[in-house]
Amino acid sequence: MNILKGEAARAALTRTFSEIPVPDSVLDRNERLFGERLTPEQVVDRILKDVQARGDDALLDWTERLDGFRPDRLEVTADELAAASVAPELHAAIELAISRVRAFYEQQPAHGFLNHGPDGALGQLVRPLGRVGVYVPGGLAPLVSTLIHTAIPAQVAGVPELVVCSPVGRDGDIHPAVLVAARLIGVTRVFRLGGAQAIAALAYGTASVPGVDKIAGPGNLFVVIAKRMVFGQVGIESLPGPTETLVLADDSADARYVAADLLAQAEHLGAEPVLVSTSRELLVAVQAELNGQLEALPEPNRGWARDSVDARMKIVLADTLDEALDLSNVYAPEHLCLLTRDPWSLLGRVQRAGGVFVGESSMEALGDYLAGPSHVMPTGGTARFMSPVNVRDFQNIISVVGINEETLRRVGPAAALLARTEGLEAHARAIESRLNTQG
Ligand SMILES: NC(=O)c1ccc[n+]([C@@H]2O[C@H](COP(=O)([O-])OP(=O)(O)OC[C@H]3O[C@@H](n4cnc5c(N)ncnc54)[C@H](O)[C@@H]3O)[C@@H](O)[C@H]2O)c1
Ligand SMILES: N[C@H](CO)Cc1c[nH]c[nH+]1
Ligand SMILES: [Zn+2]
Repeated sequence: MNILKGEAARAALTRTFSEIPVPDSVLDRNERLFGERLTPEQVVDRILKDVQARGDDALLDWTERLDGFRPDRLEVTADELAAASVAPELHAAIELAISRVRAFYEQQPAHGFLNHGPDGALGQLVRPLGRVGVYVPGGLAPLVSTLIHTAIPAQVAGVPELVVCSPVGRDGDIHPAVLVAARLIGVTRVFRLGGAQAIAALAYGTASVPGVDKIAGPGNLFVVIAKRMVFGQVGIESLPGPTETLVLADDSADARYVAADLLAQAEHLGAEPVLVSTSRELLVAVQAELNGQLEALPEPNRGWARDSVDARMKIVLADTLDEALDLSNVYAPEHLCLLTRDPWSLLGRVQRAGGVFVGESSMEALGDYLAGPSHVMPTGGTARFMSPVNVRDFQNIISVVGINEETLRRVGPAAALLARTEGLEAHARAIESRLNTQG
């Protein structure tokens, strides 16, 4: 594989935000489905408009067309939720993940303040959102962990009502582990819906799916585009799309671990694995390891991972750790994995990333399940301006203004002057009306 250096590396890791790259395989599938090479934006636009116009009928039609399955009922019944079961060890693992994620978010400061001082009272009220939609990907893999990593921060924020959408998977229904997790979390409304049609249902509401105030959760290209398009009608937390991992390693790193961490994310659909190292020997060793570990993976995982490696993997040789960190900050990865001699010494220079995984025993795959922080993190370079899912995503802030009379007399004239400067006479008079009547 081509090793990038210097300006070529910087150019390869610099992302443009004007368009989301569309793999040929997506256009090929669209040609088969629609008879023309529609872009994902065109497909999503059709789906959103159709769901808005025809509600549940459109949801069923699109689910049949895209997922090859027409559910008898979109909503999972209370009896089905209650009956869902998994093996005891898996049940315990789901409970462990829920409790560790909950314990992490209970530490996040997320309260308001109301300060009664010389000016009167000024502050912020913090209120939970009313109804939140949680998208749980399920096209290739039933991401039970994603339900936990999205719903728990919302619950800690105090959101009273969660509505979950997830596509039926390869086994013909939502995976029982997803239903068990929903039950343990206390989610009562789960819908067999994926992709843009799920986002449309949550944004606009239909006869069976309640519209929500905000939609959170990751997904493939279609989910990301749909969330972008419905923003404004509803809130969205961020744009977590196809996953990416940048492993930053020096000559002390173990090539087996580096390869394993890159492949762990490469097996997600559309993933982008990136390796930046100061050691050419390590780069060469990792490539050999990658090939060996890829061959040892079972199908279909080998095929998914090979697609990501062949189509999108980038390998970069940096002169120094400073240059490596600089390139990582330019790329703004969803996951930054530090596999260096003294990884903690690099943390202070990390500027842009969804999450940082420090050292050999903090592999990103562990973070996907139960380290604590949500694995729902910004991708595609949006870590420049967005954050991982967290409690604040599920709260509103309301400003409180309770200025007292004495302060009004002191600051009111300046406010009236600013109003007149803006040409807003009624504003100025509203302020002065109180100044003139107060003794
Ligand atoms: N960034 C994060 O925090 C994070 C976390 C978990 C998962 N992910 C990402 O989520 C993604 C999950 O993708 P997935 O596909 O397995 O599941 P998904 O649930 O996101 O998407 C499946 C849906 O896509 C729709 N779809 C598929 N092909 C289509 C087409 N040609 N036209 C219109 N709609 C189409 C279908 O309706 C299907 O139900 C992966 O890329 C993974 O990396 C990201
Ligand atoms: N790595 C994915 C994106 O952060 C999340 C995930 C869920 N399950 C396994 N992995
Ligand atoms: Zn993962």
